[in-house]
Amino acid sequence: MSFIQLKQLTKLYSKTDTPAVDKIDLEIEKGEIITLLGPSGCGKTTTLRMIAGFEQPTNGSIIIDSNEVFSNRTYLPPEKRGIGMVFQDYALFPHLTIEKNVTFGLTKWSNRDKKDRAKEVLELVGLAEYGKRYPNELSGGQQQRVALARA
Ligand SMILES: Nc1ncnc2c1ncn2[C@@H]1O[C@H](COP(=O)(O)OP(=O)(O)OP(=O)(O)O)[C@@H](O)[C@H]1O
Repeated sequence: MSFIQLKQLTKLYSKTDTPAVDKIDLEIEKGEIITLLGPSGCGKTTTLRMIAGFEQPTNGSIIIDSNEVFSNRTYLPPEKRGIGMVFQDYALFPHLTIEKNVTFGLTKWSNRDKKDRAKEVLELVGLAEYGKRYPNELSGGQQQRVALARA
């Protein structure tokens, strides 16, 4: 079975509008890298947000790693889906340092482990020296790399 499966996934933001996403069927294998391509406003972000759990589909179902995470009888919240997402506007917390931003989700980790992990992932994106800075002290591209490190 595919790692991610979308079945007839549909999103209407309002009943009168044309659907933002209209009965999408998609299967993605584990380790597969795919791109959603299409004109602005065609529903790419909406599809990703539904997979991550930030947007409630109107219809259809989503299966991740053999678990149904959304259907007309199931809803699993985002934090239980194991999906990382880099938002279009980076969505860093402006009041937290870069280090605290990347370790935000590691609620059960010790401070020592969080520091080590932050160092590791910031090195991966070439920002090892930036842990103590705040998001507004970084360029757009650097902020996007922080968002990647956090994901
Ligand atoms: N919160 C919302 N309320 C109402 N309509 C929305 C909302 N978010 C998106 N839409 C509409 O749904 C459609 C799909 O939007 P979506 O953001 O998924 O497009 P996209 O393919 O990611 O676009 P882009 O490439 O421009 O980022 C668009 O017509 C958009 O205006």
